[in-house]
Amino acid sequence: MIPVMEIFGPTIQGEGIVIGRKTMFVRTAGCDFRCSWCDSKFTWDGSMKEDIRMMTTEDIYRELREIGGQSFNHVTISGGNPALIKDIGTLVDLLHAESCQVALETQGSKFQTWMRDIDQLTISPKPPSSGMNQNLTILDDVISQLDATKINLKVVVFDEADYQFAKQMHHRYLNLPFYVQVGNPYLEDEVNAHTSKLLARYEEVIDRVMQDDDMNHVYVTPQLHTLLWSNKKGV
Ligand SMILES: C[S@@+](CC[C@H](N)C(=O)[O-])C[C@H]1O[C@@H](n2cnc3c(N)ncnc32)[C@H](O)[C@@H]1O
Ligand SMILES: Nc1nc2[nH]cc(C(=O)O)c2c(=O)[nH]1
Ligand code: SF4
Ligand SMILES: [Mg+2]
Repeated sequence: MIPVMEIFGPTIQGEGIVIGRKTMFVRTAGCDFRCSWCDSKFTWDGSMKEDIRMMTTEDIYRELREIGGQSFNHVTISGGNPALIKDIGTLVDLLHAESCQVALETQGSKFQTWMRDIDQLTISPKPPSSGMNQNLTILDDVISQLDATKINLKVVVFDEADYQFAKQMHHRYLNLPFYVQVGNPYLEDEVNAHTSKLLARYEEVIDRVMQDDDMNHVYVTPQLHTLLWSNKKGV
């Protein structure tokens, strides 16, 4: 059984290596971290606990088709931390059998064997501003068990200390595609209220990276969905 917080889409993947890709989302409940700026706190802070549903793989697939019809062939699993949940392996298998690609968002604190089957696996180690202290020994261990050609790193940057952390992560895992993602401090959900402020923050991060010869082989990206819809749920 899989604890599901929400299923939505199709929408665009707003982040990272497949930014812009048409995709459905399955968001699991529960996280082993408590990031200060988490844009999905409702998955772990109890505020929406009555929305959590224990679902089978078949239930989830049925609901994906009810909502998305035939209008998708890509599903992103996020959370919370989906890597806490053993049973996601059967969902990945069913989606593949139904000709869907599967992406996963996780922070690299936990390994599951089914993570090897994910088509685009994004690992997002947490920088100082999150208030978390990412265990790098565990992160090394998780990454060492995965196929480097199927994983990428994405570090959220709010400030200079985060930027230095991003640099450290890039150089620790130089063989992995590396994404610097601009942090969103505007966690209310009014659509369009924050676009220009977010773009200004994006430009600041771009400026930092452009001047830095230690950061030549990286991608700098905004959260596209946040530019469009702020922190609205279910998009
Ligand atoms: C909500 S998390 C869920 C998956 C997993 N727990 C993780 O953190 O990777 C999905 C992505 O959103 C990013 N994220 C969360 N809050 C954010 C914020 N306020 N601004 C920018 N990115 C954020 C996370 O760093 C992560 O890369
Ligand atoms: N459109 C859209 N793209 C996303 N990429 C990562 C998301 C996430 O919350 O993990 C997310 C999300 O919530 N919505
Ligand atoms: S690890 Fe991800 S889901 Fe968990 S608190 Fe941090 S950003 Fe939120
Ligand atoms: Mg999100």
